[in-house]
Amino acid sequence: MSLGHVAIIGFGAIARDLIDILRAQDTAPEQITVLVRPGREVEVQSDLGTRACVTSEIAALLTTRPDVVVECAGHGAVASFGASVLASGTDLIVASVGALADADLAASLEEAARRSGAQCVVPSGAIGGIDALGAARLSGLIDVRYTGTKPPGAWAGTPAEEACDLSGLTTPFTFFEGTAREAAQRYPKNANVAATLALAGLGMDATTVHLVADPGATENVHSFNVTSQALDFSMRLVGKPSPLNPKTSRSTVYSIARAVLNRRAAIAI
Ligand SMILES: NC(=O)C1=CN([C@@H]2O[C@H](COP(=O)(O)OP(=O)(O)OC[C@H]3O[C@@H](n4cnc5c(N)ncnc54)[C@H](OP(=O)(O)O)[C@@H]3O)[C@@H](O)[C@H]2O)C=CC1
Ligand SMILES: O=C([O-])CC(=O)C(=O)O
Repeated sequence: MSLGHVAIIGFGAIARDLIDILRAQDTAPEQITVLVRPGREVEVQSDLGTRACVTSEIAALLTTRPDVVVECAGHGAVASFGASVLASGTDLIVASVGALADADLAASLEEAARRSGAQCVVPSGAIGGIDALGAARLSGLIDVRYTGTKPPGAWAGTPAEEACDLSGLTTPFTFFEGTAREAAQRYPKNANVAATLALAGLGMDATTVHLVADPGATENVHSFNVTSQALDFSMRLVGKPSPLNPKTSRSTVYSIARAVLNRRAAIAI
């Protein structure tokens, strides 16, 4: 069965790969629409050719009744469009999970989804183990600790630059220790996974986060430890950086694609 009409917000590293991955499936969407910023329609449409339609109007997009909207644009896009998508009765898959660290925004998404019956879906993104964490939560979680380590260049343009000289580092440097809420809000392009762990686990304020710039690293390493009443486990995921955006691990788009594909899978796993 076809994936129907898939709408994608953003046209960056994740969105570009997502279009190619979905189009390569047996169940490829009949239609893909990409929402871009006003003024970018012509350029992006010419890049996409016949692979997808482009719009910059969320209202116009929603009147075409997409089966699902996939946000791959950033926290601002979740804030601008998330509630309208859900209020229209359309399911929303969010890459920029850290936007939910804003409690008012999270409440508005939840309210819109409850009223319309649509779902806001959080894929595991660059990490994994969310199934085990969510199950362990039901038994009673005791502690969840996450450490995100990336090469210094992946932290360029973030507050890490104020904590250290990124280009002069010779050993790994932990520039942030705090909660998942603080991490997601201060590092919106790098710490969405901390918010994902928090949502599945102990919450934004009780999930402990360390962020590290490592001059010896070439990959994005996500490590976390979970202690619960039923299960203790540790995971270490080594993500290859996206060639289009070193802040983003390539695993992210495959997790999002899986969330889209599972919507129409006869056996969803
Ligand atoms: N859950 C997870 O594990 C992960 C989540 N992420 C999230 O995914 C987001 C996207 O990642 P990635 O694709 O690598 O980022 P990119 O920077 O490569 O692409 C983002 C794209 O979205 C566009 N965009 C931003 N805001 C809007 C808007 N309001 N309306 C329309 N388009 C918009 C940007 O356009 P322009 O260039 O004009 O701003 C750009 O084309 C990240 O910002 C992060 O929040 C990323 C990695 C992992
Ligand atoms: O892609 C990654 O490695 C993780 C990331 O950027 C994020 O969580 O925002």
